[in-house]
Amino acid sequence: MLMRLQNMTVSRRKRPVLNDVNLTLDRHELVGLIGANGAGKSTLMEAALGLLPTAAGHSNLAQMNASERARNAAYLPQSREIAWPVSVEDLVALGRIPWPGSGTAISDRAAIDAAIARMQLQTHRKRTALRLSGGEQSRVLIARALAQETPLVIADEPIAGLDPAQQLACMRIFRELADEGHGLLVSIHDLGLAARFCTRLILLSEGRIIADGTPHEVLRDDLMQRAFKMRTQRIETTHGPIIIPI
Ligand SMILES: Nc1ncnc2c1ncn2[C@@H]1O[C@H](COP(=O)(O)OP(=O)(O)OP(=O)(O)O)[C@@H](O)[C@H]1O
Repeated sequence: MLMRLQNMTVSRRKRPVLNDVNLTLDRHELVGLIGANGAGKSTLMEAALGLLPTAAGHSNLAQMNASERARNAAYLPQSREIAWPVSVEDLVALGRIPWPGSGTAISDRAAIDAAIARMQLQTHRKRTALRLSGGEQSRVLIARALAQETPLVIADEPIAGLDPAQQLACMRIFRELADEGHGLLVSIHDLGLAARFCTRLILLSEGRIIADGTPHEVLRDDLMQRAFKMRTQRIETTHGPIIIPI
């Protein structure tokens, strides 16, 4: 089991924002975390990683020390801030810090090169990351998380701001990683892409998990109405379902 959250409750400014969350995530799973703005998706990820105090409950990752956790889980936060004017390849190389002798070993080089190639950043690798477009910067930060080569990847809206082709490419990469044996928890607002690529969906509403199952089980109209206060129409295509908000 890569991630186990037990009865996790989190308050922010004395207001409960996550209530009694139970969740496990295993290898080979690409779990999409969906829910309305403010439902608690980022809070769940931050608390799972031990970056926020919990009022009650446990997370296996939060119990690890920082180095151990960094070798178990890579995290892409929602804010895509790049602090220094470093090159793309140096930024991606930061993903190797948790590993002994980071940045120098041949295995580090291979991990960095593979992450850059996977995110189609070869032509940008010598450029200053701060001078890339917003979507390109997002892909660099995803590459940094991939270079960390952790069993678990936790990514907060990784495809937000990417163009449609890059969104598709990114979801394909995540699915490949799951097929290779990684586990991924990814928050996502595109329900069609979530349905198409995720092996499982978790639906959060007002800090509670109200559905956990296959995309087919979770993307039901009644659940969408409850979580998003909107009706949806689902159209099946050969490429997967299209979910239209009405
Ligand atoms: N730093 C903070 N201090 C106090 N309350 C916060 C803070 N960050 C988030 N919250 C509150 O916690 C709740 C959950 O926020 P969270 O960011 O987890 O939602 P989310 O599901 O990730 O939303 P989005 O889809 O908009 O990213 C919201 O009501 C939000 O206002």
